[in-house]
Amino acid sequence: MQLDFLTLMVVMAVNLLMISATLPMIMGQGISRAARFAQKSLLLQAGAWVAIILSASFWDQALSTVSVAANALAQWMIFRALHEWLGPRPLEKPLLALVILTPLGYTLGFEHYAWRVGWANLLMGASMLIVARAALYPALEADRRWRYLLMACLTTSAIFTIARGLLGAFTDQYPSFRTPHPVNLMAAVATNVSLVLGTVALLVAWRDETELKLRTLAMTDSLTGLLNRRGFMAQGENMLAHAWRHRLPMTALMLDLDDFKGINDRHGHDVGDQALKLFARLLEETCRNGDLVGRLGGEEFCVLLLHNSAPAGTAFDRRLRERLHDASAAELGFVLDYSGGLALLAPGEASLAGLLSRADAALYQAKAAGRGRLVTA
Ligand SMILES: Nc1nc2c(ncn2[C@@H]2O[C@H](COP(=O)(O)OP(=O)(O)OP(=O)(O)O)[C@@H](O)[C@H]2O)c(=O)[nH]1
Repeated sequence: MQLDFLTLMVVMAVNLLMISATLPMIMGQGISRAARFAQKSLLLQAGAWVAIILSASFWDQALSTVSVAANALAQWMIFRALHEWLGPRPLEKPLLALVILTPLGYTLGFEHYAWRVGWANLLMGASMLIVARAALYPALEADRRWRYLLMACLTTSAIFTIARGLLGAFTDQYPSFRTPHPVNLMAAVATNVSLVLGTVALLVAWRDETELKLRTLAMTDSLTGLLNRRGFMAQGENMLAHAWRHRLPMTALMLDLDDFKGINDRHGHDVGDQALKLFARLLEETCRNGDLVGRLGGEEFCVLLLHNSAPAGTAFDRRLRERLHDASAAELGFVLDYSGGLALLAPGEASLAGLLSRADAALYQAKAAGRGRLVTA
């Protein structure tokens, strides 16, 4: 069977155009920056293939340079998407330099076939390898398998692109991009397959992102932005296991705003909401890195202090109470106060529910003793 290179190129360009036109439609409005970068990358790749096909008929240098530039920029867009999805990725500056130098060197050396083919393909291959590496490293705790698929697609494309560069630069077997050389034909087939699988990988990455957003939403209190009960209990269990493993002290503070019903009745529900947000903000400001804060419901909050025993819990309460008095008087026009119950992780205690229920019992005592105070269990 004889494969026709130009037919393969046209099929790939049409596929890419269809994918990049359909994706925005199915992904809809309001997508993340990462998904937008991925869409732009596919559009640029489509443009690159259309330009290289057209360059055989007219405006050879201009259209070929546009194609090389669009392809290089498409790699940059995937890198940016990975940066958004997975956090900072290494070799960003070298990649940016390659993205600029690839079309520049190509167009400046356009008259010398071996130079321009070697330069463009070798540098493009290097860009693809940087993006392939960025898909996998630094590794994440969560196993996201689409990263392996994307890495495999990019590495395959990079190998064939580099092979094309070597053929063009150092042999006379590759006189034009349509040369029916086995490496060129295999490159076209591999690029087609990589395109399809790479798109699948990007779609799965987008689905992962949506799932993570929903999960975060399900764990977060929408009014204050703190963890809700479900999120707090999940992360609290992890923290307890950590404290347990490393024999670290841990303190639970159960805090409940005083006379909150009265505040709502006197000042209105909106002011009540403002008071809750203020309290949440001050709680976060008073905590140290590694402590856990959550809104367990209504006007009830909980804090877990790691590495800390009772005196630190009492000091935390004192700092918070002072800040709350000052800030509520200034921002709400009245003084907000709360009652608190403190419980220490007992030796051998392995249940978060047990620790919290002791803190809750102490909170109940604080309320019964007249509010506005902290009681230690
Ligand atoms: N504004 C506002 N009010 C809320 C919210 N969630 C719960 N509440 C109100 O908080 C009030 C809690 O009232 P209570 O349980 O009687 O507690 P309290 O008035 O603070 O009394 P003590 O805790 O005994 O000092 C209720 O009126 C709830 O409607 C909220 O998200 N926003």
